[in-house]
Amino acid sequence: MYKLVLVRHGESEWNKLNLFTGWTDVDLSDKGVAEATAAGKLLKDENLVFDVAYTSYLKRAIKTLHFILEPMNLLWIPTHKTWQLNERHYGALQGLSKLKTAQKYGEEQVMLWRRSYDIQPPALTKDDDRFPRHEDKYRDVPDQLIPLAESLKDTVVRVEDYWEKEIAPQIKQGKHVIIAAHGNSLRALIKYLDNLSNEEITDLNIPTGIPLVYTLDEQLRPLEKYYLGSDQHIQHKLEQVAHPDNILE
Ligand SMILES: O=C(O)[C@H](O)COP(=O)(O)O
Repeated sequence: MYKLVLVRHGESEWNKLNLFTGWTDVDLSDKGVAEATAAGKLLKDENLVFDVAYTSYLKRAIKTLHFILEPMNLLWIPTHKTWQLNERHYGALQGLSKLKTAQKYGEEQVMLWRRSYDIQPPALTKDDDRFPRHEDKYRDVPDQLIPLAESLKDTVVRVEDYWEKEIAPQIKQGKHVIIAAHGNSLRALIKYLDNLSNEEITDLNIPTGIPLVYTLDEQLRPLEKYYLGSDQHIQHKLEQVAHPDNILE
């Protein structure tokens, strides 16, 4: 049996402003830093330890990992960063207000863009400043893999590929793994791990900064999974992700 921990980054500046983010490299908010630090303390209290960590190329996930590992005294462990764990690319929606987009196109359309399995949001054009090819950090990613927009289905392809080639072999060698990533790159991974249908995954939301602990069998099939923390707190945070415009804190 193996343990695996997944964590969505803490609240970002754009989560706070309720903007579509995707591959935009925004920072954590102060609350996001506090969430990540609290997650690290919770993991420490559970006596969980890690040998290796994985995260994306985006600073909100990288910093979340850092703030988790710090109270655990584990900043030294090998950390692998990959664009393949980046958030789903939100195309031309990136930078727009979720609320205003819903007012303009209707809530139903926005829910399709946010949660349907295979519908892509409106795509960028290649001359758009938001096209990742313009950023130095993606210089090693082949042209055909650089997205103009992604559905969750597209995100599953790159996340699954990285899981199979890089992460799963480490777990099978007995390494304790933590992955700090994003709402939709983790939904992609969970769809794959839990073998969820295209319909089942539409209802799955992931709260910011709450560790999700998996127990996996020898074939890396899930035996158990649970969030660390109080049920009430987790429920509140899940509501917040599902309906970002309705929550007043
Ligand atoms: O990229 C984003 O805007 C968020 O990180 C995830 O957003 P969603 O919950 O609207 O898919």
